[in-house]
Amino acid sequence: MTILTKIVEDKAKRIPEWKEKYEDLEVPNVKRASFIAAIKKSSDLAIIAEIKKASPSKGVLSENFAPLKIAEAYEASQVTCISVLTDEAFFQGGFPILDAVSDKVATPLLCKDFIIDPIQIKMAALHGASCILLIAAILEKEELVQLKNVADKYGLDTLVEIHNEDEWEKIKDLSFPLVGINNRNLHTFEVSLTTTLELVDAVKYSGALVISESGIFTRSDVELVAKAGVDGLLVGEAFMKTDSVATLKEEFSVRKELRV
Ligand SMILES: O=C(O)c1ccccc1NCC(=O)[C@H](O)[C@H](O)COP(=O)(O)O
Repeated sequence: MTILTKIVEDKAKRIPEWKEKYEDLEVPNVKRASFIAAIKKSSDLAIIAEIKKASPSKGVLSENFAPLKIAEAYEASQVTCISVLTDEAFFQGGFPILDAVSDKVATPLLCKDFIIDPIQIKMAALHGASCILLIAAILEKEELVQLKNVADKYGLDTLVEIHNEDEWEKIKDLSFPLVGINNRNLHTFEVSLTTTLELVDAVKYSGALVISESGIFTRSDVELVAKAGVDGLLVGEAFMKTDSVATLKEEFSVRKELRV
């Protein structure tokens, strides 16, 4: 059994508890900062900077984890959007972190989790997210459609994530406006930027905005995926381990014109 399967099993076990806690709550009709609009509006390639204490592949990334300080540093450096890991069991994240970050910053927030049930989307909305992640590797096509509709209902954008040709085939006729190509194989943890290079043309041709996710550590990594044509980057570990968010943000900033 892979970690991804274990993560999904853990989510399935927790759904009843979450339904009991959140099902009767009303999602207030608040105006959310638009995640997709921020990516479109950025004159540079969009940078989605992640708040992630730990991961299954790398263990603890930040010993003195201070999510609010990280969020403030991201906002001060003018990253385009922030991704907040809300999974507790495998990433040491949580919805209270998303909640606190959303109180602190105005930058649009992605609820980065392994969503398998509509109640998790309601939780994202209640805790201040602007966008949710749907992972094609763990969802059937019909589930992707159903969950995207739930996100729409709450006024949330959706980032749908693929890693290979089969997953692209699964989603390609669903008109998702924002597609992430994850360079990490979530079963084996193997990371290669070639994944982005292989899938970007097909995704771009569909008219979607494309984000390259995972395994971006250097300016030359950024230039490689930028030249391939992506609209943005999702970066976790490199930001979590840097001594200076501002310096790394500068190093990773490239004009959109660099795209093909
Ligand atoms: O990061 C992991 O080890 C991991 C394992 C299993 C499922 C998902 C995982 N990570 C989620 C992500 O895709 C990353 O947090 C995100 O793209 C940033 O990646 P990186 O810049 O390499 O930290």
